[in-house]
Amino acid sequence: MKENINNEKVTLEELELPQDLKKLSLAQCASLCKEIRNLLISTVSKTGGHLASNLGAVELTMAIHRNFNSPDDKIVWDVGHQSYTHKILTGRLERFSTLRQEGGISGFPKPEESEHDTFISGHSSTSVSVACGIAEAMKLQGKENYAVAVIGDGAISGGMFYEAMNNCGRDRQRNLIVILNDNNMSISKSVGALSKYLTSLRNTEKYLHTKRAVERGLKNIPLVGSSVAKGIKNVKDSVKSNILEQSTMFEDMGFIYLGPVNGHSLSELEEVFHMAKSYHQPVFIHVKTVKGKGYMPAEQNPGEYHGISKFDIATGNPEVAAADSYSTVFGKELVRIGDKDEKICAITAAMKYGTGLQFFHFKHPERFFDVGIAEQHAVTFAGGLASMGMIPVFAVYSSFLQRAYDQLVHDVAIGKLHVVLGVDRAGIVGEDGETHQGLLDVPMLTSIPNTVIFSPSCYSEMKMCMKKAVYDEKGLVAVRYPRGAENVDFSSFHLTTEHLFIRENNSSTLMITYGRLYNEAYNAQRALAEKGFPCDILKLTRIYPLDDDLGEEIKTYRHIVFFEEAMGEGGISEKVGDILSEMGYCGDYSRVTANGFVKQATVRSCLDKLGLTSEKMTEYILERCKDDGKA
Ligand SMILES: Cc1ncc(C[n+]2csc(CCOP(=O)(O)OP(=O)(O)O)c2C)c(N)n1
Ligand SMILES: CC(=O)[C@@H](O)[C@H](O)COP(=O)(O)O
Ligand SMILES: [Mg+2]
Repeated sequence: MKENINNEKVTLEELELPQDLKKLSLAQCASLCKEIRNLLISTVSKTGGHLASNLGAVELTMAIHRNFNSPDDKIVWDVGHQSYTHKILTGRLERFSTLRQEGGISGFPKPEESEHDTFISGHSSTSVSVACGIAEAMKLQGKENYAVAVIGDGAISGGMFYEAMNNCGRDRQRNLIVILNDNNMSISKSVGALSKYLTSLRNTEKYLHTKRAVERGLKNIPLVGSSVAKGIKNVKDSVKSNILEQSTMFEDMGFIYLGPVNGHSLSELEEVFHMAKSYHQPVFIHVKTVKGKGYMPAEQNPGEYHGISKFDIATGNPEVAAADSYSTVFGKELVRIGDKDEKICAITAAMKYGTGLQFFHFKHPERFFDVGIAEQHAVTFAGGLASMGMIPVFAVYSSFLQRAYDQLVHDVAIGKLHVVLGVDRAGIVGEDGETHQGLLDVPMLTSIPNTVIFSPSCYSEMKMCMKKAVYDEKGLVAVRYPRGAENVDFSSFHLTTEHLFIRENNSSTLMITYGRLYNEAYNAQRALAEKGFPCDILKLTRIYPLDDDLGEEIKTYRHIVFFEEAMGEGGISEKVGDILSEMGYCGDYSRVTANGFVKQATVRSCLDKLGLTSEKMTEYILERCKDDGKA
């Protein structure tokens, strides 16, 4: 596109992006922002996704791409859930309708998808560390480009942010810019002292402008005449201490602080970026935005539209009405237990609604703790509560628990403290892709001595497991359950908190499984029976540690197949394999598990690719057993 100095309306389709953005007027950019918002709303209404965060970051993203030169300047999106406009503006307009679909573009930054996606993200609070590393590398490589981290007010509750700020706010000339996208919201309302601090900063209107005006003004006042001079000096000193020397915590950490600026004003953003680039020092820009901006239902209820399934644009209603899920059943059951026991405390790391703990918050606010995006702290905090005789229950997504491995070991397990984990989103989660699949909690937890893990296969069983975890077990105890609702055939209900055989007549083949895969295995058993292959099932519920006599019970089977919705290395199937080989088992033992990172797709499709649906289980058993013609 040629330099466009008039104000002709332009559309995204006719531009070469991102480079053409720099040739446009602010009015043209504002009209593109409108087009982008419509595209975000219409696309997410069909695909589901992170709507509210993206609607709030449209102008900010536009201004970033007008003022920095991606991909030479490196833009690092924290969490990455707000990077949709960035994707649209960096060559993915045509594919945007494939957002979060199998084979389509990811809902998070993916360097394999575009050179403009600097770094993988999905988990919070990593961006400043990444940008800091990039800025150092640029310096070592003699490059003059900028490293820009874009981080939300929720994400700065995570400890890594402070570790990074501490490390990179040193007095060194570096092209590092941190942009705080402050919408006063995490998924739900931002919590904690920091959020209060940001509110006070946000309300310091025109901090940037006042500071600049005062600086200019003070320079221009001459100090002449003794008494006048003294008076002016006093005024200067007090102005200085009130405005110039009143510093923010970000300045105290070695950054130049600019802001707060209106994140929906392209002109204010341009001005502040221009200024930030001129310093060649670590700069912290405070940008105020409105989560959900431009779509009334999302503005009014940004928490609901943080991550939303398909919805009707006119009404804002999600396609599927919210029914119970493992999370809500967990949350309600915890209330029931907590009603009778004042020792029960519920903890979340900024996922109150996601984990179903809103019910506990409502009923027992004094024993409910939202610690912010701070999984490490949450675990050690739980350790502290447990050391005083309380019974802490930390409900956390499997993939986010990865953050807190050392805390589980050092602050809970070694001291034999009784901490209960509700490991939500265990197993495949689907469209969020690799960063969010819950495939590592089992290997992680089995590596910690004395840990107990339950994996229920339906709501009723989960309630039984929770009671066991809270009252019958000691030390670190986890109850893991998947995203979404139970999916059980009525006939497949076989409740247990231990392990259970579901036997056919004369079977020499055994399927072992746990969790929601039990339902798949049960359907596979029925399908196999119809084909004349009897096959037994061993369903584990207390999946770890394994019962001592388990090897004895299963070693008579000729074929044993373990279907596991977790990484195989370190998983329960590996442990069972170890037991069998120690016993000198001579039959055929095989494992069907996840053995690498699993890309975005529907849960069903991911499970199918892993060979973990009833159809794939049936095929596998038939194939494996064709040597003797019968299972
Ligand atoms: C380690 C980790 N814990 C929890 C989450 C879930 N999560 C995703 S976005 C989000 C809120 C982020 O808030 P903020 O950074 O302010 O971004 P906003 O959505 O408001 O733009 C949370 C808690 C995560 N991605 N990573
Ligand atoms: C961006 C992020 O990390 C979370 O918002 C995640 O997408 C949660 O998804 P669900 O709560 O829908 O499983
Ligand atoms: Mg926020």
